[in-house]
Amino acid sequence: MTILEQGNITIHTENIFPIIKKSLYTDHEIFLRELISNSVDAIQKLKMVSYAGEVDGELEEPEIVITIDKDNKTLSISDNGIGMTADEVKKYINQVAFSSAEEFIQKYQKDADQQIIGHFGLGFYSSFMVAKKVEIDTLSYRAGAQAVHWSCDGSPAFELTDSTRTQRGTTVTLTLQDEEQEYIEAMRIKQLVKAYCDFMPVSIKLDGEQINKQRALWKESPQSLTTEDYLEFYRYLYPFQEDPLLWVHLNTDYPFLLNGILYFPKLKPDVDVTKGNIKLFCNQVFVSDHCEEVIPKFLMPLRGVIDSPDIPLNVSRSALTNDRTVRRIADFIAKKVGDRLKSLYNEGRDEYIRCWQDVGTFVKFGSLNDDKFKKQVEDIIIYRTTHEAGEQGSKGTGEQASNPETPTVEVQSQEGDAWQEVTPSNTEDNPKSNTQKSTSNYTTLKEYLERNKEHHENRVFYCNDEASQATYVELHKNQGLEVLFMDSFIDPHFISFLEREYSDVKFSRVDSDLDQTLIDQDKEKEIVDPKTNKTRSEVIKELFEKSLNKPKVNIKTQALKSDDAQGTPPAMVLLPEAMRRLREMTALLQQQNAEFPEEHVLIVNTSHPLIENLYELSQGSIVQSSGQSPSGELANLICQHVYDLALMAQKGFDAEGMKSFVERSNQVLTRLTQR
Ligand SMILES: Nc1ncnc2c1ncn2[C@@H]1O[C@H](COP(=O)(O)OP(=O)(O)OP(=O)(O)O)[C@@H](O)[C@H]1O
Repeated sequence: MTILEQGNITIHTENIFPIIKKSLYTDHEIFLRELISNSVDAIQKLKMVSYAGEVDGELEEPEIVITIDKDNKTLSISDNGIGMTADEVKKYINQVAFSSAEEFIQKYQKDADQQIIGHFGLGFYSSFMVAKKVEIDTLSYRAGAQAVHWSCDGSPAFELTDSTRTQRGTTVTLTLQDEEQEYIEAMRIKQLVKAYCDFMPVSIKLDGEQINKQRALWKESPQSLTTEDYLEFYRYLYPFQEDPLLWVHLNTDYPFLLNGILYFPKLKPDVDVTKGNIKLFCNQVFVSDHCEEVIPKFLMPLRGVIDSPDIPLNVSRSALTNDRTVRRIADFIAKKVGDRLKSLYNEGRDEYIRCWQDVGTFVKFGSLNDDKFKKQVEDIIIYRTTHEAGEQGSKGTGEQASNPETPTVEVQSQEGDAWQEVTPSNTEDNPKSNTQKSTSNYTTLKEYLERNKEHHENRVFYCNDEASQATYVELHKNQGLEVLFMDSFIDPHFISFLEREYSDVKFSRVDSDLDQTLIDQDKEKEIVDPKTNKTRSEVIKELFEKSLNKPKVNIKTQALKSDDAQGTPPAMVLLPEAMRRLREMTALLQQQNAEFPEEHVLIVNTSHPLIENLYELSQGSIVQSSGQSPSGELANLICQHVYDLALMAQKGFDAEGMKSFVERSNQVLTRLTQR
């Protein structure tokens, strides 16, 4: 063995090794990522010089082989890459590697309390975090090169000698420190390769078996990939998860290099919208499991992979947030997501609608947060509507034809998924099945306003709880008033936002007020008592006021229009829009549930047969006696009952309310059976 050189590594900081060993990282494991990255680089460099015609003969299949020697407690990483000459070892290892080590440590110590993403590009010297001795055995690709062996035992002293190596490439052998013996366990090494090096473009072998996936789908051209490729990749990244709804393949090299695939998952009600799930890579090397700094806030629940060598990684997370390139990357991602949604809207409307319940939440959240994004997507925000394709606009609007493009789609939903909230149950065909089918129509706000312009200009009727507001929706529908379903958790904010954006447009929940079109004005004025000149409405109003004796309830009598009077409710409780919103806001600020207010409006529908009968019943009682006659008492009970039924559509009873409701129901039934 010829000793070529002995000496000290050129470093300016004394005692660099103790620093590397102890204070630099808690994540010692990243040494493996660094060494494998160097091997991948060496293999790629060899390919380049080979393209340039500087290598004689064919290149063998590139590979990286990891070998564990439990007896000697060594771990070695071997590649068939470019290799190094003695001069190169002196230059790159003794000088470059260690001067960059020094630079990094100085920087790191300054930012010691900052969280740095991935501690990336730490380099060769990171091997000293786990090794007490590091050896390099290498043979350069250059014709006639002499193989060399470098070794360093952790002090700045190194030794460079000849080597008998005959294979082109480099082997780095680590003799592990006593407290780092976990790295001679094959399981541990496999786990690390999977975590950090899974998608590196070279086969990594351990015990003769390839242990990395190698194929980085995001680096491939979207044209060459099939739906199954994307789905398979998603399932690989997020096992045991439902398939994603759609995905966006990012691919740009100007003004920054960026590749990635972002998936829209199905949103679960418990999704944490602040936590990122996107994996960050740099040239296919895994960096971090989350990259909140790089992803626009509203896209946080997306999943997938972002890979960019232009994201600065050895800075603190806060510096990253303020980095100009990072901000531009975030804008770029938002734009690409918007483009993808727009093209789906235009070219695959059914698919778009199928995904809307989940995707819509992103879109609305994005519109609230990012003005540029809002402008991009405002025309593709859709709402489920009661309007049926092919149907005329609101009754009475004459030639208001429906938009033939109003999309219809069959929505399939399964128990527990987000669709269920908006999918009316219709399981009659197969009561045991938990798959529901319904045909829903969707519209944009613009289409809605246009369609209903003549009838209720700039007024939007919406429902945010289909089950409890069913009566109100039905009433509107029967009169040809179109109702939008806005029942996602984000919709209350979104409605306020839309009203700010389009200041002429007002949203009213179906139970907030009755549109004039719903009321039969002529019937209202009919005089029923010539002696007092009172209208039927006035008499009924008085009857209810007396029976309920609730001064805070504002009782109004109105004749609801309907082709079938039985089809309308006898009474309805209304909560004026502005008042309800104010209460909801206050409750939100105080972090309480909004209690049902004592002050509300009770509409008594004077055209309903029940109310007509009630009127007759109460009239009978006046004729009979001045005191409370049996029919007067019954009329009284029925008034209270009608009120309770109306209230029930709005809120559940408390224990006391339920008790008296049941008691009264029994009383009413008893009396009716007596008669
Ligand atoms: N397996 C290898 N084969 C050939 N050359 C290598 C190998 N490992 C390291 N080198 C040489 O040593 C140099 C220093 O390596 P080191 O890992 O410290 O830094 P780097 O790879 O240049 O950058 P980074 O800090 O991003 O890892 C490399 O640039 C390369 O020239």
